[in-house]
Amino acid sequence: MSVNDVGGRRRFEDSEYTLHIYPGSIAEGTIYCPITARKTSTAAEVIDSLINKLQLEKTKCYVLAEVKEFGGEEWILNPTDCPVQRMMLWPRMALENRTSGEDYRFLLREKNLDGSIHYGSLQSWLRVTEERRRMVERGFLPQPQQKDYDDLCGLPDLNEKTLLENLRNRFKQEKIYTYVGSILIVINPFKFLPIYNPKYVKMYDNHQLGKLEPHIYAVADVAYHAMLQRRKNQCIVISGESGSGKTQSTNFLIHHLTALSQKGFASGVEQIILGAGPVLEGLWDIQIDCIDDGI
Ligand SMILES: Nc1ncnc2c1ncn2[C@@H]1O[C@H](COP(=O)(O)OP(=O)(O)OP(=O)(O)O)[C@@H](O)[C@H]1O
Repeated sequence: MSVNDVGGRRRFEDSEYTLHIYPGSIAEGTIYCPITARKTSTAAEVIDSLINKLQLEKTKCYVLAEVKEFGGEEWILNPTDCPVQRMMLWPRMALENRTSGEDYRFLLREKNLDGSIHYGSLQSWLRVTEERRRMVERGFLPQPQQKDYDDLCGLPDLNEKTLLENLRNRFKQEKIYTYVGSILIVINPFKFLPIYNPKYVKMYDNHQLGKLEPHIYAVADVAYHAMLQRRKNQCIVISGESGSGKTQSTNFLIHHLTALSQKGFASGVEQIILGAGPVLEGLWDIQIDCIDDGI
């Protein structure tokens, strides 16, 4: 087995998945609770996260039940069972489309003192759950909070809607940067954010891409260190419509690059390069005018 194989397998083991756990009557008002888990996370760990997230009574004993087809037989997971591994055995259709009739899901159940499972009335629970789902769809109840993904490649269900929702969700939390692999998406906040001070310069110095929250400094840092290691010029492409923040992003890149090369920072190279910006933009405008006039 090559070193790459080991690394690849470890990355796979470390990948995060979202489990949708339906607490039913245990947490009134919650249709399902998204829990982030790894392939090796046990049912006991998932339940711990659920207890914290839903603020459930810690004195009670809970179990996870896997159900295949709504109202079907429930399979109680042992504390050491790994829910993600079980979920991976579900048919693809069941993972992608919950209305397909193949309704595979995890339920949270309370365990009675005698070890038996407290089911409540399944029928009434089904009715309430369905009713809540309809209310959420119509906007009468808030959408359950979704985990946001700092790399769109990690979205479990990738389509235009989930992609935009993820970006919107992050933007609301003032997270304007999101990766798509090694590409960085920036959404112009049109206001100052305190994420460009020396603390951030230091934090992103020589870091591994993806380890920290996405940032323009991370891109500058990767390019800078790739240049030093490979001894080759590097190129960062910035594209976007007018007013999207290309000039600002360029300034932040130059700021970080000159900060990394301490020499450039101290000798005022940053100001010289930044000063050249308006001149180059002016030349570009003249060029556009000439093209428009057919000169
Ligand atoms: N990261 C940011 N943080 C805060 N404000 C920003 C950021 N990026 C852009 N802005 C705001 O958006 C405005 C427009 O950005 P900018 O001039 O960089 O756009 P541009 O893409 O270069 O536009 P053009 O293509 O027309 O030159 C800036 O003046 C600034 O107010």
